Amino acid sequence: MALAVSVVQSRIMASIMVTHFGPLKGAIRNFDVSLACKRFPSIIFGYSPPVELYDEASCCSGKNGLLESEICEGHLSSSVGAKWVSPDTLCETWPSLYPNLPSGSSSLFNEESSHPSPLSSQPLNFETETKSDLRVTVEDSSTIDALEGKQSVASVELILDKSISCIPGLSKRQFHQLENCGFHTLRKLLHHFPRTYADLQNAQIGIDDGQYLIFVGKILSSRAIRASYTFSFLEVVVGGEVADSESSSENGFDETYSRRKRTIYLHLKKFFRGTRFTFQPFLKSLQGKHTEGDIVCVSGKVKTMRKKDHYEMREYNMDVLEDEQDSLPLAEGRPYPIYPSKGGLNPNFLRDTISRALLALPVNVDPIPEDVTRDFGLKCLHDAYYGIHQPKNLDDADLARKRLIFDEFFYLQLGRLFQMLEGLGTQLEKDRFLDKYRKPELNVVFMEEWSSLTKKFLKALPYSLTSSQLSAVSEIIWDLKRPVPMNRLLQGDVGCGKTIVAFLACMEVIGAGYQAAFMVPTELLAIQHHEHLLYLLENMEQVDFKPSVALLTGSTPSKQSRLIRQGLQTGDISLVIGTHSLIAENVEFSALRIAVVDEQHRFGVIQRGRFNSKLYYNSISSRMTATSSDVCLKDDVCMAPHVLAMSATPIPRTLAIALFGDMSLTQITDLPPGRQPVETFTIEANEIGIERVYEMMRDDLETGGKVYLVYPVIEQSEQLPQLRAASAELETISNRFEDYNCGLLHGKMKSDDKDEALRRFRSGQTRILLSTQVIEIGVDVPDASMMVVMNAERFGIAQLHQLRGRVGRGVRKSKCVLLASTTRSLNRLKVLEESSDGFYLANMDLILRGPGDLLGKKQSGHLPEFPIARLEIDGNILQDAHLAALKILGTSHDLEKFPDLKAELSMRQPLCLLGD
Ligand SMILES: Nc1ncnc2c1ncn2[C@@H]1O[C@H](COP(=O)(O)OP(=O)(O)OP(=O)(O)O)[C@@H](O)[C@H]1O
Repeated sequence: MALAVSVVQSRIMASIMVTHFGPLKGAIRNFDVSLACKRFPSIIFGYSPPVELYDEASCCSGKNGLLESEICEGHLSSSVGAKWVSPDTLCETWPSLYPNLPSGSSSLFNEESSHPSPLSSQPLNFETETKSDLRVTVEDSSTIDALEGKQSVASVELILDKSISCIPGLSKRQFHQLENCGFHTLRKLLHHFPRTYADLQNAQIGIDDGQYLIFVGKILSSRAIRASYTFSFLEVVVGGEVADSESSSENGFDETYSRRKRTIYLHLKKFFRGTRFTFQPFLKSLQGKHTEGDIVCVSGKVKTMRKKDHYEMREYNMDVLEDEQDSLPLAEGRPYPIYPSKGGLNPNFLRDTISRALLALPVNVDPIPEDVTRDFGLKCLHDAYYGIHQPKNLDDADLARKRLIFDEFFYLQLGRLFQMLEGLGTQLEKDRFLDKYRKPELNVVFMEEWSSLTKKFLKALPYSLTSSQLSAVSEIIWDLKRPVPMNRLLQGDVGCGKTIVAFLACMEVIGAGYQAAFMVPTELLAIQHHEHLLYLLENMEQVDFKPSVALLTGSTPSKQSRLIRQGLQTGDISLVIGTHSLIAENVEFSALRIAVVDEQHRFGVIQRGRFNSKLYYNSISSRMTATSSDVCLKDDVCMAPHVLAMSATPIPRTLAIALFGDMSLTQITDLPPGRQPVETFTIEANEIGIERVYEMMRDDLETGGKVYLVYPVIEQSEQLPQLRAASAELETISNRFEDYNCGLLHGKMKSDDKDEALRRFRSGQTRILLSTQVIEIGVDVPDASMMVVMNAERFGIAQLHQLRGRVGRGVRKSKCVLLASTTRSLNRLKVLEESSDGFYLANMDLILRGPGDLLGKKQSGHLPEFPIARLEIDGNILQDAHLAALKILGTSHDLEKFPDLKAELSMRQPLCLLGD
C-alpha cells in the first residue's frame, strides 16, 4: 500500500507547466509540482482569482443609486457600488469591525449587553432591542462551560451537535437564516470550510485593484457620519508606508531610492441603513471603537480610489497591535479564508459566525484519543477547526485539512470494521478477522479448487487470462467461499479485462447453486455484457447445468420483465444483467449470492449500502417464503450477498480501503497481450488541422479500421455555436466519406436504436460512428482503431482517458486525435499524448485544473461522502486512518473503552450504513 502511494507521489514529482492566476494572470511559467506537493500536499498557494465577497442577494446593494450618489458625494470619495446595511444585517456586519483575535476580541455583543452605555439613551429603546431581538441568549450552562474550557470530553458530542443558538450574539433572524441554509448545528457550521485561501500580499511596491492585502499602519481617523435620516456610515482611515515603486523604477537599481517609502491610505468602510443607526450616541460609540494613533494590522481586499495612493476596503479584518514590533509575524501574511456562499448567505457573515462558533468550542472537543493523534502526527480537533478557518499560515491550514480528512475516512472505516466485528461471536474470531486484514496475501483459492462450472467457462474463453486476472479471480473466489459477505472493489485501467473476471466470479456462485446479479450504469452496457456472456456460454462444452441468463433494463417490455422477475424468484434464472432496474422494489431473488456493480464510483457509499440492504432483504424475504414451503436451506442462506464493485477510475489502494473499510481491493495491473498504446495527437481544429484529421481517418479506413467520432453535444446550439454536434455533422461526414457507411449514437435515441447502431458498428456495416460521450463507459468494440474527439477541451483529462480507452482494445494499432478549438487548450491536452497511465493522468488532471480550490470544489476527484478529501492525493492520510481504526478496534473490539469515539461514530453520517 505504501508502495502504491509512493508510486503516485513519484509520478507527480515532475516539473510541469501550470497556469497561475492573479498577478501572473495568463502567464505560464514552470511550476515545480514536486516542491508544492512536498510542502503542501493539499493546498497549493498562489493568488486567488477575484472573488465577490459580498453576496448580492443577501446584501442591500444600494440599488437606490440616487440616494447613494447624492448623499455620498462629498463624504465618500469612491461611493459607486457602495453596500448598504439594513438594521437587520447590522449584526452580520458589525463583527467585521472587530478582528478575530484569539480570545474575546469578537465579543462585541457580549460587551454591549453588559455595558449598554451610549445606546441605552436611545429614544427607540435600542438597548432593549439589542438584547431581546438582536440576540439569542446563551442557552445553557454547558456552552458557558465550553467557553471556559470546562467541558468534559464525555459530553463533547453534545457540543458539536448543539443547535447554533448556542453561538453568542446571534440574532433570531440570523439564527433562522442559518437554520434555513442547513446550519442547524455547530458541526454543520464548522464543516462549512473555506473553499480556498487568498494569499495575502504584503503591501509593497505595486498595489492592484482586487488584491488581498495585509497591511500594518496607524489609525489616522475614525468617523461615523449620519448621511441622511436613514443612512450612516463608518470610515476608518489607516495610513502606512510602503516601498515607493516609482522612485525605484525611475532610478533603475539605485539602492537609496529603492528604499524610499511612500504613504498609502486605506479607507475601511461600513454602511448602515435604518433610522436607529443614525442617532448620535450610536455613531459616537461606533466611532469611538477606533482610536486615532492605534497601530493596526488590516487585511482584506482593496479597491483603488480615484485619489492617488488611496484604497478602499469594505471587507476586512483588523487587529490592534500593541506596538509596531507586533506587526512582524502578522505581516508575514496569513491565508485569508474565502467561503463559498450558501443559500444566499453573505460569505462575510458566514465568516463572522464561524469565528464566533469557534469561540464556543471547548479545547477538549476531540473524541479520538490523544495517543492516536500523536502517533499519526495529527492536530487535535479543536486546533484543526481553528486551523482550517483561521490558519496562521498555509502549513497550518494544510495540517488542519489533513486532520479533517483523516476524520472523514477514519470514522467510515471504524464504522465498517466495528459492524463486521459485531457480527462475529468470540474474541478469537474477532482477532482472526482483524488479522485477515493485516495479511491479505494469504487469502486466495487456486484454480484447482474452483467449481467445475467456473473451470469449464474459463476453458471456453477464446484467450488465456493474464496473470493479474488470474490472481484477481483467485482472491475473489476465496472470499466467495466464506460465510461473511464480501465487499470487494475490482479496479483496473480501461480495457484491462475486468468483465471476464466478474463473469468468472458469477460462475463460481452459480456453480454452488446460487444466483448472481450484474448491475451496470447504462442500458447499452447491459446489452453488450448480456450478448457477450451468451456468446461465451454457447462456446462452453457440455455441462450438467448451463446457467440461464436474463437481461432486465428499463426498456424491457413489461410482460417479459414480469417473466424475468418470476424466474428470479423461483430460481430458474441464475444470472441477471441489468441497470438500476435490478434493485427495483418488485425484483426478488431466490438465492442471490453475488451482486456485481460495474463502474462503482458512479454510486456513493451510501447508495451502495442501499444496494446491499436491498439485495439482502430481497434475499431474506425470498428465503422466508421458501422456508414456509419446506425447502431445505443451507446455514448461511440469509447472509447478505457478496458485492463485487468494478471501476476503471484509478483509485489508490488506500482510498479503496477507506471506502470499503477493509482490504478488499483487487487490482488488475496488466493488459491482455498484444495491446499497443494508443497513439495520441492533439491538433487545433482549424482548417488545416481538420483536413489533416480527415486524411488520417481515410488512411485508417482504407486499411480496414473503424472510427469513432465523439462530439460534446447532439444538436447544434445557438448559445454555444462553437460546439460541434453529432447529429448536425452526420451529413457532412457521410458526404466526405461516401465510400463508408456512417452511424449515429447518442443518449436521446431509443434503447433499440442505440443497440442497433452499436451492433452495426461492431459488425462492420458502419465504419464510422458519430457519437456523444455515451460510449465513454464500457463500450467494447475490439477492432475499433481510431477515435477523434471534437472540442476536446470541453472534456476533463480523466474523461478523455476513458473515452480513448474505447480504442486499442484489440491487437490493432490505434490512434486518438484530440481536436481542440483553441491553441491555448492544446497545452492541457498534451499530457494525454505523453501518457496512457490512468493513475498518472488522474494526478495531472488535478494539478492542471489549477492551484488552490482543493477544499470546496466538487470535481472528479471528490467523492460524495468526503467533501474535502481528494482522491488522487490523500492516499497517505487514508492509510493512516485505516491503521488507526485497526489499532483502536484491536484495543477494544466493541469500543467500550472509547465511549466518546463510539458516541461520535453514531453521529457521523456514514453510520447510516450501520445496521442497514
Ligand atoms: N486475457 C485476455 N486476453 C485477450 N483479450 C482479453 C483478455 N481479457 C479481456 N480481453 C478482451 O479485452 C477487451 C476489454 O475487456 P473488458 O471489456 O472486460 O475490459 P474492462 O476492463 O471492463 O474495460 P472498461 O473499463 O473499458 O469497461 C474485451 O474485448 C475482452 O474480450
